[in-house]
Formats: sequence, C-alpha cells, structure tokens
Amino acid sequence: MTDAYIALADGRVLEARTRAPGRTRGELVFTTAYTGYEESLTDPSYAEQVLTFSYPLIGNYGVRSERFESDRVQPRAAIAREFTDDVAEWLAEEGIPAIDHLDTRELVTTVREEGAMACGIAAGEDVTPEDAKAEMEACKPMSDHVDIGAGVSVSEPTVHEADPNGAVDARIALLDCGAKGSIVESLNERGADVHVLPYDSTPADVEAVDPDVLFVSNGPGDPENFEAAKAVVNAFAGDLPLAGICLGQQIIASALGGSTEKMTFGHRGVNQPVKDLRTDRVVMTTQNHGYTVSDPGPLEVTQVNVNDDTAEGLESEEYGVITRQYHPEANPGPHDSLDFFDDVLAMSDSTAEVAAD
Ligand SMILES: NC(=O)CC[C@H](N)C(=O)O
Repeated sequence: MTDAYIALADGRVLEARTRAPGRTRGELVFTTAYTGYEESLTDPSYAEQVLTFSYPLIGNYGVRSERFESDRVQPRAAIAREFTDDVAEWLAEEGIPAIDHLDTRELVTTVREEGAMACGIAAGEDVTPEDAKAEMEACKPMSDHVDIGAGVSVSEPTVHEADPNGAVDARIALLDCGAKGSIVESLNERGADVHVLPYDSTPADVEAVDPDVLFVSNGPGDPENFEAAKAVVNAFAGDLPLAGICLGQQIIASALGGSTEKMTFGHRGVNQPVKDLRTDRVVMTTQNHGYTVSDPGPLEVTQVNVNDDTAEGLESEEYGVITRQYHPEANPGPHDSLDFFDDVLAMSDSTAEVAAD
C-alpha cells in the first residue's frame, strides 16, 4: 500500500509504505552496515540526515536500549527495504518517520552516483507527493546547519568516572560535538575519568578540568562550522596531547592549518578497509562520515582508506596528536582497532607514571 513518499533533489518522487508517520527532510545518506541498527540509529553523527539501510531487513534481533549510543534516535528519518515491527514501533514512539517497501537498491545507486542529496519524506494518512516535495525544497545543505553541535552536545559539563580496575589513571577532557556513548565507555573501562564538555567550551573551561588529554569527539555536520572547538584545539596544541575521532580528526586537522572537503557519498558501514602505512597492516573499520581531511596541515597521514586513499589516521609526535577518521569504538562493527584508546592514553603523563611504577 502506498501511503508514503520520498522526494529527491533530482526531481524524482518514490512511493513507499509508512512504518512510522510524519513529515520531515534531511540529507539522504546510506549505510552498508548489515548489523548494529540500534547503534546507528542512535549515533548523533546522523543528525539532520535521512538514513537508508542498504541491508534489506532491519530489526531481526529486536530493540534493546543497552545498545543505544545516545538517549534518542538521531537521524530525521529512516528507510529500509523492510523494517520489523519492533523497529517500526520504536521509531514511531520516538516520532521519527520510517518508510519501507521501496527499492532501496535504486536509492543507494542514486546517492552513489549523484552524491548525498536533499530529500523530503511524507508518511501517513492523506499525504501526497507534493507534501514530500515541499519538505525536500525546504531542506538546507548540511553546511548551512552552522550550529548543529547545539542539538547533540551536553549543555553542562558531566563527569563519567573511570572503572577502578582500569589499567591507567588519567583524566580526559572530551569536547562533546555529538559523542557516541561507546567512546566514553572505552576510555572509562581503561581507567580514565572522562569530563564531557559542551561543544562550545572555551579554553578556560578545558583548563578548569586540567586534563591529561584533550579529546575531540565525533559529531554531525560540516567540521568547518565548529569554530569554538577549533579555537580550543589551537589553544592547547603542543601543550596537551590531542586525540580525535571522525569529526574530531577533521576539527583538529582544520584547526592546525589543514583543510576538509565534502565527499560525494561518504563512508558509512562496518567493513571499510584501512591500511596503516607504517606496518602495511589492513584492518576492517566502522565508518560514518561525509567529509574528509583533504590537507592534513602539519600532521602526518599514517593510515589510509584502501578503497579511495582518503586520510584515515593522522599523527604528530611534535604536537602530540593521534586521530582517526573511522570509529575505533565500533558499536556497531569490528573491534579490530580498539587499541587506538590504549595509544591515546599512552600519551598522557599519568599513564607513563603508572607504567613506570
Ligand atoms: N561520525 C562523524 O563524526 C562524522 C563527521 C562529519 N559530520 C562528517 O560527516 O564527515
């Protein structure tokens, strides 16, 4: 039954079935992840996007909040060939439109060829193709969401205490530009206290924490719009070890004089091959990004994507920087690169002291 429409920026309108009603708009992207739909749907990096799953059946092992990466569903809408009732009910409760029974292969091929694009969705009783088109026409380009961090960051500093059995003793200031919960957990379980700070914190706010490492999180939107975070990175570069994941890598590179650019359709999935240029070792990684570092500035590109050679890891001994474009914390996806967190904590003085004891 057709009771839903998706209008694409290329002028087409596709018919679908409503699984959760509503009207909305966003940047149409796809993930090839075949597992981890709860984690993906709660990843704050998907804010202002409409997420299409290329894997055809989404929801076949239920919905459990233990697997959530934040406290709500983050994309503006979700699309699959088929959603189970569990997922459809969850999305409906959250007020997130969901549609299925459309040819998602066609949608994914379109995005691969034409790039991530504006779309509009109208789902539910009495909607028309014109409703979907009106939503699409009101959709802003991602770079116009200049204050996107405000919707996904903590509003007050929040402390997540270390697991007392963790191997290290360190304090991390995590600039929360839309952080996934697993990043905090990965640091806590190794023994680091994590002070989560608002995305627009000042250098003085970071100073107040007196951290061993400044960590810039993942997050949605165009990295060039995170002016406050770039200023914080600049204030501490060379004085404090710096680490970043995804948006964090982009912000750190840009702050230190490099640059970023938008990719055609980005990398979203759980089997992106990344090669470490120093060891020639390739690991499978989880990814979710639409921008990339095009110029690393003073940082060295230490890891690249095997498919398209884009920068996956940046480091600098001089500045004390280690960043990743992919998601070492996994969730969803492979655990092959969890040692990133050990490498980050090895940069902190207190780790060195503990190790020397
Ligand atoms: N997962 C992320 O941190 C994404 C970073 C950035 N918003 C991008 O799309 O490239």
